[in-house]
Amino acid sequence: MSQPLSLGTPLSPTATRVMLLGSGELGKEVLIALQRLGVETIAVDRYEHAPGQQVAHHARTIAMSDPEALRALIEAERPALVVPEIEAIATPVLQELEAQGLVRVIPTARAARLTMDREGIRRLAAETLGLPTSPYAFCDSLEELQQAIDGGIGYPCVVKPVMSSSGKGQSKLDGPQDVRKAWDYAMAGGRVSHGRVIVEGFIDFDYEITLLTVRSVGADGQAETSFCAPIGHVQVSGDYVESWQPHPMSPAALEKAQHIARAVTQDLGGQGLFGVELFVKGDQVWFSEVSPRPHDTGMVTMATQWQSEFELHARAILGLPVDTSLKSPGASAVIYGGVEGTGVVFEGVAEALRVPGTDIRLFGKPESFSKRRMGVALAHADDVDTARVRAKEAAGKVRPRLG
Ligand SMILES: Nc1ncnc2c1ncn2[C@@H]1O[C@H](COP(=O)(O)OP(=O)(O)OP(=O)(O)O)[C@@H](O)[C@H]1O
Ligand SMILES: NCC(=O)N[C@@H]1O[C@H](COP(=O)([O-])[O-])[C@@H](O)[C@H]1O
Ligand SMILES: [Mg+2]
Repeated sequence: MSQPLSLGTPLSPTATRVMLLGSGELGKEVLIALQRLGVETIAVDRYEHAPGQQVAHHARTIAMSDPEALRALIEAERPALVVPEIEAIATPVLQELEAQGLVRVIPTARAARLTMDREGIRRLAAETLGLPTSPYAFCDSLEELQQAIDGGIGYPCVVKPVMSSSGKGQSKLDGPQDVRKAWDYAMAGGRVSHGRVIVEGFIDFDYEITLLTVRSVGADGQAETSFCAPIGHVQVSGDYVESWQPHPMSPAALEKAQHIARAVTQDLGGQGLFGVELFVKGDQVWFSEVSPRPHDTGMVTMATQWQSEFELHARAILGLPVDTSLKSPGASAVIYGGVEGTGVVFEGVAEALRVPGTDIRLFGKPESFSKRRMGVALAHADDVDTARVRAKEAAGKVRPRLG
């Protein structure tokens, strides 16, 4: 564990400088939380005017998956911390620079590397740590995929590119007729053309949760693990549409969930917040995957916790104490682009905010796609059911249109 970083004055020689690699909606909130603590921020993304770039001290636009471009930028800026915000980063460069003592990567360069593609983290969880997961196989061709399914994975199953997120390139297969379509879809939807997929046996879960888990520095200078209340969510085509907190769990299931989250985050190490994704059926719990960074379903914590997941991440990475306690039950609902084009205009915001207990975030993405997440509605209420209704109602009233 690293001791608290000294906090200086931004834009002066004493500044504590933090670089985010990826500056979408999640990074934007981390950047705001860092700035509130007096940190000088550098927002990096693959396109100009990314949400986080709009609120940071400095904006840089590079191909983060290009090792040379990434190395040159980090060496030029020499930030105290490098904070990955997306998976598609040349993580071997981060490992090299960290090994040379040139930079500290959050939570660690190894964690960024292992979670960059599905293979590293799945093999670690299932094969090294022995945690329960869906049955799985990795395949490099359509033939290998068919063999893996016929050889034991069976139907239904789920195929995903090894490098993708937010459900891109993912499909569920109900029978042999779906195999070729799933392969082609995965090849088109991966983040980096890789030609490799994971096929997973379908888990018929009762519900799924994200267990936000924070590794911070305790009063004794040792690593401390804290859990947020479980976040329930609904995913459509592998992408989150709605989340709420707290999600009720049996004591046995909660204990297993926390055990899995502790085991994975301890192995990944370092400091920061992790989003541990778990499937639950009765008292049975399966590990799905983990983000070593704030999680999209965790945007709900902006309405439900005293310290949102973004504030928790900012505090933990700086070596400051954290408080994961709940403030109120609440929910979030995604606002999609609906239209394709740049400079969209959002109608209905006032009506949305008239729904009691609600708030919204419009991310400011310069370009809208029909299924791109452009904003989120947040709601708090005395109970989760009411909050879910309110969040969905507010999200439904916001209507993006072409300008
Ligand atoms: N083996 C499985 N069995 C049942 N459902 C699954 C399985 N794998 C994925 N899903 C469903 O698809 C969703 C997305 O899967 P996963 O988290 O692996 O994709 P992702 O692209 O990494 O998404 P994100 O980046 O948003 O976390 C899961 O939350 C779950 O609802
Ligand atoms: N599930 C991961 C996730 O939600 N990541 C968030 O989405 C952004 C990319 O959005 P975009 O695809 O609209 O550019 C990322 O930068 C991150 O904030
Ligand atoms: Mg996921």
